[in-house]
Amino acid sequence: MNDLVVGFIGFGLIGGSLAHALREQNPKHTLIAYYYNKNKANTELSRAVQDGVLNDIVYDLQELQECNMLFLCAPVLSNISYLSKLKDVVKADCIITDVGSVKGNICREAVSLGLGNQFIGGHPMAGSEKTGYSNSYSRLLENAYYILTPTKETDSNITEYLYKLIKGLGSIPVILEPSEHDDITAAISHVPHIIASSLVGMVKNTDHEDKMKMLAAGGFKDITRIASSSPVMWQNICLTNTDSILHFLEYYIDSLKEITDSLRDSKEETILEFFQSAGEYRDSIPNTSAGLLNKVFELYLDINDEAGAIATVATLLAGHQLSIKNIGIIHNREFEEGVLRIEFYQQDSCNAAALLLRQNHYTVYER
Ligand SMILES: NC(=O)C1=CN([C@@H]2O[C@H](COP(=O)(O)OP(=O)(O)OC[C@H]3O[C@@H](n4cnc5c(N)ncnc54)[C@H](O)[C@@H]3O)[C@@H](O)[C@H]2O)C=CC1
Ligand SMILES: O=C(O)C(=O)Cc1ccc(O)cc1
Repeated sequence: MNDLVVGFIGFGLIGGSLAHALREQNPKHTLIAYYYNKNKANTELSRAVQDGVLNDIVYDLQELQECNMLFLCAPVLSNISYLSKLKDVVKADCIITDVGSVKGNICREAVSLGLGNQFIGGHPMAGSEKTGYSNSYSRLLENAYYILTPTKETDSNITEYLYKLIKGLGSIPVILEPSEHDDITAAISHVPHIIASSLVGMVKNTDHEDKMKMLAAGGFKDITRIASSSPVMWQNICLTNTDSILHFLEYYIDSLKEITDSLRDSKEETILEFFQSAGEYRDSIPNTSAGLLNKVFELYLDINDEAGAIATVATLLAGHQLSIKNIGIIHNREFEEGVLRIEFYQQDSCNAAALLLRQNHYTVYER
């Protein structure tokens, strides 16, 4: 990709991760972040400049006029509101895109403002419950689906260009209609977030002696991890994808009523079938996004938080001629405390490494 001038409005977990990835792709890109409060120092943005990820921070939208590309990476409602402010600022050939979790409203707004030809919706299906630049890293986007939603008017060259750029950053671009995107994400992301938060609420409001909190571990923490996400971000998602969310939430409430009736009537077979069919479907979900297109041979490993721990593992594997393609600590929902992720070139090496590491008393997770 050519050297680009790229602007960011909103520079937290996702904006920061994109900037890291773009910076790694081409050190000559000029990356600028806009900050909306001139009177308040933003230590996170200053750190991004010190890290060499950002070239500059600007406090006036007018200073984004030289951008070839703009990423809107604030909460969804804020992203939408920036479009009208940018209309008279950006060049006619500046690509405007966003990373928000809802696509219908922002695509409609771009078209109604006359920006439809230069706007394309975007949504990296990667992230975590953490927020802010300090938690961002380039590999957050790696092997993750990155949905693109062109408007009816988006220039096809722009769609093609962004598709290639996203692919170059290690994500897997997928093109969807905005409404299809919003239905899918309501079912697999937005409603599950509401459910996670309501589960936490159930325990919070009934745990009068804090015993539930003390004993809550394992399953409860897994299923509710996402309830720790940014409240503003989720408020914005609920206020913009309301119809799709209501549709799936009502379906879900009906299914809860059905299982409630089955319990009340002690319907043994129905209860068994409820768990069996969910388990079978859950097990059929691909483990990694990359599984479909570009298979990843990886395993995850608990290691002690001490100097030399990674080197010890690498030496053990090298001693058995097992070549590592990639190695590094990751932090995400599934492994809250962080684990070592090791990627291999082939499935055979990955299997052999898992066996070897287990023989050496490491806890290995394969996904
Ligand atoms: N967190 C996640 O896992 C994912 C989030 N998204 C979407 O990405 C967007 C950003 O989310 P995160 O990076 O996770 O949140 P974040 O909280 O880490 O970052 C948001 C940034 O936007 C800034 N901001 C807030 N209001 C603003 C305004 N009015 N003007 C300018 N900047 C403003 C904040 O200061 C912060 O730096 C959201 O639209 C969200 O729906 C998309 C995929 C995954
Ligand atoms: O909800 C999820 O599944 C996540 O793990 C993180 C996430 C949050 C919001 C998004 O729009 C996309 C991904």
